[in-house]
Amino acid sequence: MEFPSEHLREVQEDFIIKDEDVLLLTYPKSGTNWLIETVCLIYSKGDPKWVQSEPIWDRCPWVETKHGYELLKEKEGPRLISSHLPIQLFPKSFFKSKAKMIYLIRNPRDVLVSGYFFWRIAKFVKRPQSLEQYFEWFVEGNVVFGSWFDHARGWMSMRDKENFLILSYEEMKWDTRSTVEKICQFLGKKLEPEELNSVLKNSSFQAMKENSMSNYSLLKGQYFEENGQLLRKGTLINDLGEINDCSMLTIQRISQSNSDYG
Ligand SMILES: Nc1ncnc2c1ncn2[C@@H]1O[C@H](COP(=O)(O)O)[C@@H](OP(=O)(O)O)[C@H]1O
Ligand SMILES: CCc1ccc(OS(=O)(=O)O)cc1
Repeated sequence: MEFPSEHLREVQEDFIIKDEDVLLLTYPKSGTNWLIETVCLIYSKGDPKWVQSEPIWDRCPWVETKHGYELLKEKEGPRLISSHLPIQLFPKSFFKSKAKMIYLIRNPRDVLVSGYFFWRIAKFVKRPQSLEQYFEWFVEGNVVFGSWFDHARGWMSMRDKENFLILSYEEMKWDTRSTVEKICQFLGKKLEPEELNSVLKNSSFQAMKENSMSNYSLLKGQYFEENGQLLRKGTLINDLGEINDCSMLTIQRISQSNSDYG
């Protein structure tokens, strides 16, 4: 995927983030689409009509894509905005705004595995030929949106700001209900118990997998291989069995990089 530098410069210098906007920030493969679906459902009070009728990339556009940028510029009122940008490339106006941002972080070992399977079926990036090769790219930061470590370190520097909420994919998996409640509280949204139940039901792995507006099936052919899927497993590190050959290597090397990173 190409992000021309003039476009990125325009996004960084000229895009105005409004105080009422809500930003969903992630490193790719950290559960971005799950978070977007959840927040959209919170906004619709659990009513699935919106998430079942508008593609996820239009409901909460990526500011760094040309398509998303154009949509966002034209949208009036408060916007849901998503991004994978590292902090140093993010629109400068955010840092002077009161806009709320949720940063969703995921165990880098799962991000690595998820990314490996995802980029293999994507048509718009260089494809890894093996997990070992992708592992090297990942640790070196030679992947779309750069180093996971730099991304996490950069955004974590915002952790004490009151308009910044950090969540993890793991806590979302372990206790989805409490995490959704935390998001509601952060966004100042109040849901009735049955509305909250509907948010949980309609953002579940199974519901999203079956929702053509959220599972990327609309992009098959043009951007992804026919047999590809965004909602692959939706599980945690314990399932590394599938990459047994190199899982120990991965764990050792990432732990090493992680401690280097401080
Ligand atoms: N509703 C959901 N519940 C749990 N995991 C979900 C989910 N929707 C997507 N995911 C997982 O989030 C990852 C994709 O992240 P992103 O949206 O940032 O691209 C995939 O992980 P796996 O590849 O490990 O299955 C996908 O299965
Ligand atoms: C269609 C472009 C695109 C870019 C990045 C993606 O990864 S993620 O699902 O947001 O993590 C997917 C699609």
